[in-house]
Amino acid sequence: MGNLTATRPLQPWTAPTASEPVSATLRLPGSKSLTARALVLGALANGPSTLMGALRARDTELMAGALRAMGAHMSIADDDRWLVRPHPLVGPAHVDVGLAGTVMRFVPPVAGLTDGRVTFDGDPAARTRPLGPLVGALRSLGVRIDVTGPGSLPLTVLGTGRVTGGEVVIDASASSQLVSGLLLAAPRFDRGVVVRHVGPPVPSAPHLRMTVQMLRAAGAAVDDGTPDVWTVEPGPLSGRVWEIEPDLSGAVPFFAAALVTGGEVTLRGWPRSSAQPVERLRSLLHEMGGQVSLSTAGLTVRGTGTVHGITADLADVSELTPVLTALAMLADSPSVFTGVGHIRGHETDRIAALAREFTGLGADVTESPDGLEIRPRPLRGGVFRTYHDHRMAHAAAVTGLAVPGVELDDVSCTSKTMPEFPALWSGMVTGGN
Ligand SMILES: O=C(O)C1=C[C@@H](OP(=O)(O)O)[C@@H](O)[C@H](O)C1
Ligand SMILES: C=C(OP(=O)(O)O)C(=O)O
Repeated sequence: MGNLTATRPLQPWTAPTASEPVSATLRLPGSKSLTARALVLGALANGPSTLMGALRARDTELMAGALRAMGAHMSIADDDRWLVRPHPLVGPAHVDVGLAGTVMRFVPPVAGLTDGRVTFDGDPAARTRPLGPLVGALRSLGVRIDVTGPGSLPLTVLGTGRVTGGEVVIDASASSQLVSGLLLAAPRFDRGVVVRHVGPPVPSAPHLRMTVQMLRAAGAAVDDGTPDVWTVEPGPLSGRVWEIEPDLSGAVPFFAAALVTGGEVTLRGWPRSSAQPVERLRSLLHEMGGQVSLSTAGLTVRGTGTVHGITADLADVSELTPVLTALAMLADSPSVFTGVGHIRGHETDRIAALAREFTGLGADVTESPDGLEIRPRPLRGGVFRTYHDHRMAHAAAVTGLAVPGVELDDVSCTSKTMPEFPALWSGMVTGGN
């Protein structure tokens, strides 16, 4: 179960080392991104929705808690089935965003539609994550927001029950979620929205496509035919059944284990056609020495035990950077990753944190403004700090497969998206799965 508090005790963990190739067939929890969007769209719809295979973890529990605080009815029928019954949105309410980018960027636009005050705050690290462009955009769409601190959090949305909407210009180069948040609530704005991005490229294009795809599935009229411009018409959203796919980013450390150990990992329950960037992952893992195949058994990755270095622009799959960095550390040639300057604003400054922690294990790695350069050499065990970042923990776990004595200062941060990570991982490495 997701741990909802920011002050959970640190849980030190020694990453298990693989003595033989891993061989596992796993069923992993649902996608954080699909679950978050389905919850928001469900709360804004004109009828009930059911989420099948929803992710139950800290980020999605915080999302459900936020929407519930504003009046939506959310219940968990069983582990796999969440029910959402929309209800008029009301304040006053308080939203704890935790460290969830989805909650801090998707919920303030919804709060604009409530009749009342909605206050927002989160973990200390959330206060430094980029939110200002969303605050500016919402204000220009007619939402009153008070920002009380030096950053964008804590903030208060003074909802009036309606949002005018219309045209807005935003610099969303810090996070695609700034755009997704505006689009998800926009069918309920009086005039819908036209969002125009101006600035350096918006990262994470597949997540924007997911937003558009899910809005359309809920009945919204969306035009994304012009680069960097998204139009959402005002109109009703329908309740529906959402089938949530397993989380691709959460699956990547497990796939990486197949590459590092020369083993084979199959994830069950993979759809034939995915809303997540499977093809991009397939080509990255293929270049690094793995084989990816999709069959009725699921999505399978096979490795040879030899990992190759790569040069890649990871802007569209930036949340994979930590695990790909761990793979690059164990490769037979150097790697250069670019295009991910914005991950300095993820759960932690991931570029700096990866460079610092891998250097501590003896790595030869340099930071660039928008990425990392890795020249593999033998690593040693040691303490690896995770900075409350689940994907730092994943990177350390992958490294530990080949390097004995990688000691994470805290593995509880994996509860953000996969509370069962330590157990699943240990089971895979020791052959229990
Ligand atoms: O919309 C989403 O669900 C997400 C978008 C991406 O954010 P950024 O564009 O900030 O990288 C991704 O990294 C994050 O994990 C999830
Ligand atoms: C960047 C991530 O999360 P968030 O949704 O909090 O931005 C992530 O999960 O890698």
